[in-house]
Amino acid sequence: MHLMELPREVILGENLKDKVSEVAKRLKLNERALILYGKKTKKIAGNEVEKHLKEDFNVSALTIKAPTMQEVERVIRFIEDNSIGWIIGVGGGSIIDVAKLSSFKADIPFISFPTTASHDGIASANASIKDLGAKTSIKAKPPIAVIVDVKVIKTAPYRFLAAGVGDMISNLTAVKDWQLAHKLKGEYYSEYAASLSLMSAKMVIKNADVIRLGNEESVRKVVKGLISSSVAMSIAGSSRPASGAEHLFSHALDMLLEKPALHGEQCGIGTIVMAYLHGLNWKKIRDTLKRVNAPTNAYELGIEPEYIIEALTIAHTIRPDRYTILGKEGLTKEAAEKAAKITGII
Ligand SMILES: NC(=O)C1=CN([C@@H]2O[C@H](COP(=O)(O)OP(=O)(O)OC[C@H]3O[C@@H](n4cnc5c(N)ncnc54)[C@H](OP(=O)(O)O)[C@@H]3O)[C@@H](O)[C@H]2O)C=CC1
Ligand SMILES: O=C(CO)COP(=O)(O)O
Ligand SMILES: [Zn+2]
Repeated sequence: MHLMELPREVILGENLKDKVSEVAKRLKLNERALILYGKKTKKIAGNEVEKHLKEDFNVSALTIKAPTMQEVERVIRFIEDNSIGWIIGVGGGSIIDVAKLSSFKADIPFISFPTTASHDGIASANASIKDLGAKTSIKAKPPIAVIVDVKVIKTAPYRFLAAGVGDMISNLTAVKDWQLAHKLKGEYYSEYAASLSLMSAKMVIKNADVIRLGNEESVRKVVKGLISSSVAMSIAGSSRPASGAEHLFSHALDMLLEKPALHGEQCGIGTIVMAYLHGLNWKKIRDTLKRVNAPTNAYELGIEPEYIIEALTIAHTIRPDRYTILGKEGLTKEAAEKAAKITGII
């Protein structure tokens, strides 16, 4: 049996901070709500969403520090102690992932209210949580509703939108890795999920010049692509269609660095080098990232080249059960350096 769970409502529009009650009532969510936000996203949208929600619901709030199991457990305790009926996560990927996993574990619904278009976890069923030093995607449930306020997302620094492009262009190498694992290891493969995921990547390549403008149309294009990518993961039942070796590279950087760059920025650079290893047209990928002003090398990422090499050599150890172009042994230091230099990422 293969279970595909998807959001019941996806709402994309302008000025939606006062529309959450309407959605929650339509979905018959109970009276006790919990809002999760980060320190910044509280000010960006959280406070206002909370204020409007309080007109109709009994609302508690928690400020989340990081996407860790410790934070997930803190939220679950709060849910149990206060008989919370549903959660809304207002923030970037980190906040949404904490809302996703804690609501899943507590068996209550959650609404996703993204403040950035920087990642495809907006509507997905899996949560990436930092656990024991490495981040791994944990199976959860998709949001019952996704409310995307284009105005909120447009106020985020442009860098986040470019990161969203990086997270989607990743799908090119992620699908290649998936096909490899299917052929070599007999892993389950869904042609439908793979095609949907590739569609998002192709869409950003085609629309790079519109996206770079950073206007409302750009935001809408990126958000729709991210949602398709999320849905592809839900159909596959894992992050396989959107996370391959390029994501392992990004996860490795997150492990090595105190202050990593944005997830989507790191994944974009990972895609350039993994595309080279796969024999794909890596120059076209780099060109797309350049066109949207996303970083394409260590310098632009603000990361020392030595960490890039180290991340490339340890990436295969992050999630050994996910077979990729890096194989079981991974890259030697020499091979990593060669690939990084040829593709210009260092
Ligand atoms: N589950 C899934 O399928 C997926 C999960 N992910 C995960 O998502 C995370 C990355 O998400 P990402 O959004 O890039 O980063 P974060 O959620 O970590 O946010 C990065 C920073 O940006 C701030 N921020 C959020 N919104 C805005 C805004 N509108 N304007 C200014 N600053 C803002 C955050 O504030 P604050 O401090 O308030 O939070 C935070 O300080 C990673 O943990 C990654 O693993 C990525 C892809 C898919
Ligand atoms: O970031 C993701 C997809 O873009 C989720 O992938 P992971 O399963 O590698 O955390
Ligand atoms: Zn990602």
